[in-house]
Amino acid sequence: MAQMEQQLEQHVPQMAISASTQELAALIDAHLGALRSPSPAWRVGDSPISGRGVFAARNIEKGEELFREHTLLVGPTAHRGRNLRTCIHCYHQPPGESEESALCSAGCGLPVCPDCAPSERHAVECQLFRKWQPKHLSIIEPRALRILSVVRCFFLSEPQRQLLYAMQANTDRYYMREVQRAAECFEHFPRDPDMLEYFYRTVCAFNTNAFESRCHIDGQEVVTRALFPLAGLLNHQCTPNAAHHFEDGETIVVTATERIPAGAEITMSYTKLLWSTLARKIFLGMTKHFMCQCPRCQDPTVS
Ligand SMILES: C[S@@+](CC[C@H](N)C(=O)[O-])C[C@H]1O[C@@H](n2cnc3c(N)ncnc32)[C@H](O)[C@@H]1O
Repeated sequence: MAQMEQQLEQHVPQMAISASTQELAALIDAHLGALRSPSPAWRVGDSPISGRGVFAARNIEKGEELFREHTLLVGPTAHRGRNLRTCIHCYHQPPGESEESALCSAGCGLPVCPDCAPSERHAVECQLFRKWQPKHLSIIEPRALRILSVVRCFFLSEPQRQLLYAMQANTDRYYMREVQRAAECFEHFPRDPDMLEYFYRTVCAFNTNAFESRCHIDGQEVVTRALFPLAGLLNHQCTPNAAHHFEDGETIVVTATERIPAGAEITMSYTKLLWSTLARKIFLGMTKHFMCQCPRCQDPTVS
């Protein structure tokens, strides 16, 4: 543990962020679109905890909904051992039993239901995956499926790309493995360094900010990994004042769990609150690259 603390103090590996806090706030407003309240209870600002954060713009009551947000990027987690037979667009189960019967008949290697297969949304992703020539067309390949959430950065508009580049992106030498593992599943995965760099940045942004969003569709638990730029700005505290839930696989709702005075930072917990201090420290150090210095972590009498 002492060694991990020392390493984290010496080097916090992060990619450069080009946008100022003000520019980030403007990009988030544009991203929220119609979901942005005309007088939000929050504002984006520089945080004494770390980097940028979200602050109460007025007194907020316990239980108040702070904001809801649609995802910027989302895709299946595709963990091995999970049911991969889920449509990549609507998350319903395609008919049939086998993995092969769930795959797009055009040969992109992605599971898709009969309703979504002819959609415009699917056409662009299908075309891209077919161009790369998937090696496996009778099974759902988890490595190729998992990279979908990352590859969707390809279809972002210019302001959305700017927003992605304004998000914190911690680096880790293992993160590039996700792109390399996906590349092994295709005959012609892109080799262009700029494209690979863009994918790598997106993987880093996912690993720094993403939520595992869970919902139930057709009686099955659907787990996606999703990037929410505003919710992702919330810094961690082990005694947080806000919590989140998902309305569907693609919308997050953040609510105050206690009264938050105007000006205070709005925080959430990245760990399970009932975990011990040691378990929280190890998890945060290994996955988020920081040592929590919150009052609960500093107090030797509580865990
Ligand atoms: C999801 S981002 C939070 C937003 C981030 N502050 C920003 O400027 O974009 C997670 C990162 O914020 C930093 N962070 C969040 N909570 C922290 C805390 N309690 N102590 C130290 N760093 C924290 C860590 O660098 C972590 O990897």
